[in-house]
Amino acid sequence: MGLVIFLALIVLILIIGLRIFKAFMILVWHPFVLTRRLKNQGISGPNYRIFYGNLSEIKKMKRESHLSILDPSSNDIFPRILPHYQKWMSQYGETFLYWNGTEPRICISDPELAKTMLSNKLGFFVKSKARPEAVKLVGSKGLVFIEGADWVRHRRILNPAFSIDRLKIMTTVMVDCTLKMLEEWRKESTKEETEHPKIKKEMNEEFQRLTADIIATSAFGSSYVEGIEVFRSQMELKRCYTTSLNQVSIPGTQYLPTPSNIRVWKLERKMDNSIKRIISSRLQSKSDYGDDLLGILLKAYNTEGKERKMSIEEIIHECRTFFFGGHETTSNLLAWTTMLLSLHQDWQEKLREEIFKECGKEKTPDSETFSKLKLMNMVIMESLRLYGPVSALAREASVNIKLGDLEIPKGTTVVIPLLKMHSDKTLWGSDADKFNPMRFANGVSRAANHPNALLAFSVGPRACIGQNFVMIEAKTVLTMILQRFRFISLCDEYKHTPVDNVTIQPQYGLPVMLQPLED
Ligand code: HEM
Repeated sequence: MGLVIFLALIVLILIIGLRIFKAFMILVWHPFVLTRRLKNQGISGPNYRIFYGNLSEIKKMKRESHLSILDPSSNDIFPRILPHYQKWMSQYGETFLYWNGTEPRICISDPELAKTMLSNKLGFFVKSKARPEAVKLVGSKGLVFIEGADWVRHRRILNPAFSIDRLKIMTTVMVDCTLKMLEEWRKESTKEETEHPKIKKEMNEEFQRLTADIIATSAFGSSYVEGIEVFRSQMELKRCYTTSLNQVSIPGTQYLPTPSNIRVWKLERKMDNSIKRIISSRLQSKSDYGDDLLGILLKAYNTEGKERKMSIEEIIHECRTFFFGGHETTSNLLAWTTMLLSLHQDWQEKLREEIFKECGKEKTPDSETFSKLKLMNMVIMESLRLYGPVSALAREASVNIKLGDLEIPKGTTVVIPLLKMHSDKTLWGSDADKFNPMRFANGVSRAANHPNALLAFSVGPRACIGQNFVMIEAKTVLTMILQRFRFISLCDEYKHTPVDNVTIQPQYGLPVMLQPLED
């Protein structure tokens, strides 16, 4: 008996000793060795603090920067959104090392290195670890987070959902949904009994709702109302994610029944139950499932006796991905473009002239007109450059690897701050902080000193699958609005406070004054 207790004690001591050793390696030794290795290559950064890394400083800097209100004519949003990057770049140079908890991150802003990393097809740079709350939002088995053969399989199945023919059909949905919104605006403006009625609209909310309606209808054959539970749960999950952002993520704690985890689990269940209802209504209503995104996913599940190409869980996660990705980003692109056109009336007029020339005052845009709307294309590109919804891209080195002259140690995350690259004067010229769509007159690749200086949709195999959809959606919606309404100005209460809540959005909304155009 005594021997058994003795042996059990030895085992216990060994286990505890191993745990302590492992914790020491992760918390102390690994950061020490990695910092020294990178210092030898000339890369330094803020000091590592045990366990927290630089998270406390990041939190403090962000809290302070979120109190600031920018001049509406200022497009210099990088210091407000990524204040820590701005500070460390000025102290340590454009390439520097910092610590997201115990996770090392190297920040690079060189477009050539960014392109090399993002174009790697050999799996040497994988999607970096995301917080559990972010993974839940779009699903660990959806396109955004999967890797390797799973990613190839999913992307092959999903690509046809964004083919030219599908996009043409989706355009009619975009037109119908936009008409619904404009009809409401028109009714509201006719209530004003003045000769030149004006209406005030919170454009951020309008576009959130419109883009949600468009993706729910065009990809899932449902509507904003049917998808509303999914959208609401995702908005709540997004809030959980943003509040967790500057906290240390301890592996395994996402399984503990803490109040915040219980909340996340509930929201996840609610979101999936709504998705399941949309799926089963499709299974009952159409024998061939249809050709939209949901139909394509269901065909990959029901392969009539052959091996399934997708499991039900994967389908649900793809639905989460497209419900979220399909509207969150586009609504912000539309909101920022509206802000820019409200401030730059000359460009608003130029776009309206182009629209009247190519589509007249009422004709709805189609695939032929889109290519003729050159100025519109330039304005959208400039909006993506200055206020692109994604603030940074990140990849983790899965092996020790060379990137240009840098030796990136395995397990290190490389971050590309898009906001910095998109406003860099050495790339875009001395007017980099100005709204100047003319810079795109000769195409995107000639707009700056480097062909890949604009990375709003990323490049390489993991580039945005929805980019053609977005461009068509933005052109359709803006064309239809500008045919019927004028953005007179931003409302006085507008505060220019871009903030990164998963995507870059106006912290306090975007109230705009509009006026219907006279016939
Ligand atoms: C203005 C709008 C949008 C912008 C700026 C944007 C930007 C991006 C970027 C930068 C990536 C790459 C992320 C990374 O490499 O880490 C990405 C990926 C992705 N986007 Fe978009 N996006 C937009 C709209 C959309 C829409 C409308 C959809 C769906 C209909 C969509 C679906 C996706 C998906 C599924 C991925 C993952 C692709 C993969 O890993 O294979 N996005 N997007």
